[in-house]
Amino acid sequence: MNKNLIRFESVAKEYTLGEIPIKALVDVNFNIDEGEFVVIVGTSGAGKSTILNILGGMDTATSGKVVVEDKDITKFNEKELTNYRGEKVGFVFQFYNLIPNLTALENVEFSVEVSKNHLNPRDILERVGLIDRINNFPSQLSGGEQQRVAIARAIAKNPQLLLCDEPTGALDYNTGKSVLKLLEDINKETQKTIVLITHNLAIAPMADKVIKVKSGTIESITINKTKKSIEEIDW
Ligand SMILES: Nc1ncnc2c1ncn2[C@@H]1O[C@H](COP(=O)(O)OP(=O)(O)OP(=O)(O)O)[C@@H](O)[C@H]1O
Repeated sequence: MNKNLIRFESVAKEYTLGEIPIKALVDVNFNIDEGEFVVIVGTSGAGKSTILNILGGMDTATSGKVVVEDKDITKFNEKELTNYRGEKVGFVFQFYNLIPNLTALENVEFSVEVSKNHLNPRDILERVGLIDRINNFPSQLSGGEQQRVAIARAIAKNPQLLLCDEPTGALDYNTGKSVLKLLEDINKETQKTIVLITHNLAIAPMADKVIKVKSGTIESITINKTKKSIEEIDW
């Protein structure tokens, strides 16, 4: 059995918009083991990004515990949170968020500057199939290529945890599938824990664990005993 990496215990998140409180998360509980590929699904506004942002140390829970490697990150001070975000977590966003005036290689090099255990940026860009494009700027790359740079940037830090928020949301069907294949391969090769948000339930069979979120609560948690490769899934 794999070791537990993440525990959400009775996590709630409330935002206030003016006078009006918005309960984004209510009593959210789940576990994620080391090396798991986890898909979080749910409709728009269900609370998926809120979960990911809290897990990534970019937002804080209103109450409850968020335990990562036996440490409750809700108790972290600013410095501990900065270290956590810098060392332990890699982020991949829907719109890539590359720095436009840096080349692909420079984007990856820039992100590893703050991390101690980082991997060689050039090797990682080669791994994601972009060795011929390392001196190109983001504007010279297709959406799929930019997302590969963003994935390279996230994994070059050698984080324990890779968090992906709708990574294929801006890509066409085949390009999106190839990005999911890359994430699947990285999970297999490096045993890195991956948590991926989507509203596309069709990709759920590629996950070890599927967490369904609805109106700020967990609707269900399913473990796929036999998962499918993204190549076997169509939608
Ligand atoms: N900073 C904020 N201030 C106020 N309300 C917020 C804030 N962030 C999120 N919310 C609210 O919290 C709820 C959950 O939002 P969240 O972004 O987590 O949903 P989601 O499932 O990721 O949706 P989507 O698929 O559209 O990105 C929504 O009602 C949203 O409007």
